[in-house]
Amino acid sequence: YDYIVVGGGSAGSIIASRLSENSSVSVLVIEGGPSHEGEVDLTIPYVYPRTFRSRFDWNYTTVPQPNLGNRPGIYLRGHVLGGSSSINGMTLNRAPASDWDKIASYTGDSSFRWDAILPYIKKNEGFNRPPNTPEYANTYDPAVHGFNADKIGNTLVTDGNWISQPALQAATEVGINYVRDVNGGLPVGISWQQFSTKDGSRSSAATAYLNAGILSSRTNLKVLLNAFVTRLLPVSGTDLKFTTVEYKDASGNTVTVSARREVILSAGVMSTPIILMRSGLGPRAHLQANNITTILDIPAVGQNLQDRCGAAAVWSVNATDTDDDIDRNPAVFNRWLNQWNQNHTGRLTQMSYRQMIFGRVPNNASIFSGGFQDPSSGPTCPHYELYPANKWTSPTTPQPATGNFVSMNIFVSASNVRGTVTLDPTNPLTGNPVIDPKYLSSEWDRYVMRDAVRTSVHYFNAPAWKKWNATPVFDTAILNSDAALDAWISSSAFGGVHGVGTARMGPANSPAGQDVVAPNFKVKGVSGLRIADTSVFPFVINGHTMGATYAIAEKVSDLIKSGN
Ligand SMILES: Cc1cc2nc3c(=O)[nH]c(=O)nc-3n(C[C@H](O)[C@H](O)[C@H](O)COP(=O)(O)OP(=O)(O)OC[C@H]3O[C@@H](n4cnc5c(N)ncnc54)[C@H](O)[C@@H]3O)c2cc1C
Repeated sequence: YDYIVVGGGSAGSIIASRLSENSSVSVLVIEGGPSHEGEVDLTIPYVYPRTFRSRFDWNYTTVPQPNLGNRPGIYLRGHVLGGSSSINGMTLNRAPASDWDKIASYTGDSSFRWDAILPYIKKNEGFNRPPNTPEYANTYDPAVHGFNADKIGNTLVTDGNWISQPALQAATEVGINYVRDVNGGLPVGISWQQFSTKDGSRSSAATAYLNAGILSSRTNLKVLLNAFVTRLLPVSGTDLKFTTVEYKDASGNTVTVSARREVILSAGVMSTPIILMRSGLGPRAHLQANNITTILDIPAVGQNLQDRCGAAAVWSVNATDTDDDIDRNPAVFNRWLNQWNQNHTGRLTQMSYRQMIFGRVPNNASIFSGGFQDPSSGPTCPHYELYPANKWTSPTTPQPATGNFVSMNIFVSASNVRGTVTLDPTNPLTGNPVIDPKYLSSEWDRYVMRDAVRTSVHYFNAPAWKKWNATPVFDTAILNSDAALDAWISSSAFGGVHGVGTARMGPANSPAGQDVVAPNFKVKGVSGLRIADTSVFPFVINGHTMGATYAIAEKVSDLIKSGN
């Protein structure tokens, strides 16, 4: 094979598909999980949580998190073709413009600037216009979308559910500005959610880029499924050329395969650093402790993990058209399932939210006194994200048997915490990664979370929610003291799914080991090896990560195709 792509996930599927567009180039994808084809839980959007802790998930767990009441968290990652894009929540964001500009400035490579990255964002997108009715007249900006029907679908939820009216009106009442398009680069405010769905079904990197039609028509593209990559091996006698991949096939046999040109490592934010470390590329002391010979000491491998910690606060409402009964009453669920089976319409074509709010801590907040520097990418970058859902979503308290609810899903965004991913000392070669995101371990992250919870309560106190008798199911007295609020957060918060940074990109000439890849995605200090997945983002992405990952996958494909 000319190229071997390790991990047929969100980035890997796109890269393999793009490289194999040239029929004279041969490409092998080595994917740890099974195929996505024909799997109903990966197709009906609403049921995606069924994939958690299933054979489509790597079943990772974080170490106990002191600021989450010492609870370990589950860390979901897709174990299937399409990777996490086959099991995720489908919210399609692509990071604010200022995040891309910050990456450009950190790496010294202007091709990561928003204006330069936008063509790659559009390239993988098949935007579906909402109905041409007054209600949706100002809900998106066509100038920032791609309309490639065969690529990844992007759809606004347009079912006229009751929640959109109070969700939008309450924002106006509490002074949250309306944003025409969440994906226009300036997301702070309230906007309509966009989801990676198409014709009522999930649209993923696999459905668009490695579907059965593409796989059967390209003899130069091969996908190995259920094959677990253990490590990369240097080609003997070369200058650290890492073009051989070692994996365990579906029967457990150890196999090696080599690429004539390059290996592209796209195993994701948790597996990519682990595969590097097993290959002798990582922090020397940690490798030594795990009896692995260091081939190149790269201290940054497995460091700089940044993520977006979440929590959910719940209100009861007198609305009856919430999604609560879909979750707890099989008869209601089956009614919607029948409709979906008939024509791919109805409630199961979407998730339980329609709008999203990106917010900032006020400029005059006490945290900024004393010279504390805002860690976000600038004044148009969100510090937190909120999205109202028309059902009970708290994963830390069970849903009551009766009643209707709305929940505010809350995420700290511009985190300044950096966690780690390291080898399992009891089983470095095949064990799961040891994940320590260090959630809420900085005063800034805790401050942002408190501010976001207080903003949520203020928002649900707005007149628009009175008609629906929105009543918090938690004691709002917690808002009067930071200590009480921290205690509530500690018991209610849950881990994120938007990890980045464990093989981060840096300037081409940064000191050895400070960053893992150069702006051309090549691993610094070795040859024949690039990394392209969420692990390369040098900072937390202030939005959901899938869209940004798709963009870099298109970008690296172009770089490779043009010989750079
Ligand atoms: C449950 C969940 C919900 C999410 N919700 C959203 C959302 O709504 N919106 C959003 O934007 N983002 C969301 N995300 C995050 C987003 O999906 C990920 O950040 C992104 O898809 C990661 O892309 P990736 O290419 O880096 O990794 P992945 O897509 O995870 O791909 C990695 C691939 O490598 C394979 N692999 C890993 N290790 C090995 C190995 N040793 N051998 C062989 N193969 C291997 C995996 O099986 C996988 O296919 C969610 C994630 C999850 C898990």
